[in-house]
Amino acid sequence: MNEDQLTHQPSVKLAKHELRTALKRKRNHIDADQRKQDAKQACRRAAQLLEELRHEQGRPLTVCAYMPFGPELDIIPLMEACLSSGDQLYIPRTLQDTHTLEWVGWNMSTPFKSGVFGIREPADEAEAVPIHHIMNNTNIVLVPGLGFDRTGGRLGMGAGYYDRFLSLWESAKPIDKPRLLSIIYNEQLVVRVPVEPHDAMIDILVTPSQVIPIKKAGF
Ligand SMILES: Nc1nc2c(c(=O)[nH]1)N(C=O)[C@@H](CNc1ccc(C(=O)N[C@@H](CCC(=O)O)C(=O)O)cc1)CN2
Ligand SMILES: Nc1ncnc2c1ncn2[C@@H]1O[C@H](COP(=O)(O)OP(=O)(O)OP(=O)(O)O)[C@@H](O)[C@H]1O
Repeated sequence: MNEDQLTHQPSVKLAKHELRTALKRKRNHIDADQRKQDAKQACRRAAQLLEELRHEQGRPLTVCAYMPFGPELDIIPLMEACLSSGDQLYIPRTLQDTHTLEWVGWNMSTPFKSGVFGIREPADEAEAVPIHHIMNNTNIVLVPGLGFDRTGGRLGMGAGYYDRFLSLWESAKPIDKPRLLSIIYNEQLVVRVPVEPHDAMIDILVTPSQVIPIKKAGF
């Protein structure tokens, strides 16, 4: 986006753009040792939480995950722990024509290609599952993003892929909706993220130091 385009954006778009830039910079500044330690601790916390949910449900979980890229917190140890517990995992393939995500089963032998920004995505020969299967079976969506707040507000990469995907459940009953979980560095937790009506709100944040269940109005 150039400056001229920016001046024509409503203020919330501008606020999002500015916060994205600041948060990318902040995340890039976390040093390598800290990243490793943070990922280990956050994954351990998230694995405990998922174990509780598995126990509650009495069977393994179905989880929509993603392949972390660049400076994102490394959630692979969590995904591996899920596999070991018998969960079904899916990862997204980005369809740029339609700005949508499709979902492919993930295990240690899933073939990869390099997608946008070099994100590891399932290779084209790995078949996507029908979206209604994802909608009917998913218990947990691990949602990536740049910034989050304690009301569940989330700032993503700005292409709307996850908002579009998560809006598929909009008319579902609360009981049929998956829990939205984001696993993040402490540095990604901010006082307020600017939100628009289409933004999906996160249910639980996990940082290296805490699990933050979001209290929602009406619950
Ligand atoms: N690890 C991880 N995987 C992820 C996401 C993420 O945030 N993290 N995504 C979270 O959403 C999706 C991919 N996110 C994207 C975000 C922006 C653009 C985008 O701006 N695309 C431009 C072209 C950009 C380029 O080629 O440089 C476009 O579509 O016009 C594409 C994908 C799916 N997978
Ligand atoms: N449910 C939806 N249906 C159609 N368009 C949508 C939907 N959700 C978001 N969009 C569009 O996607 C664009 C990017 O939205 P936004 O800036 O909120 O992205 P983001 O949440 O940061 O990105 P992402 O969800 O990919 O991580 C906006 O132009 C928005 O109108």
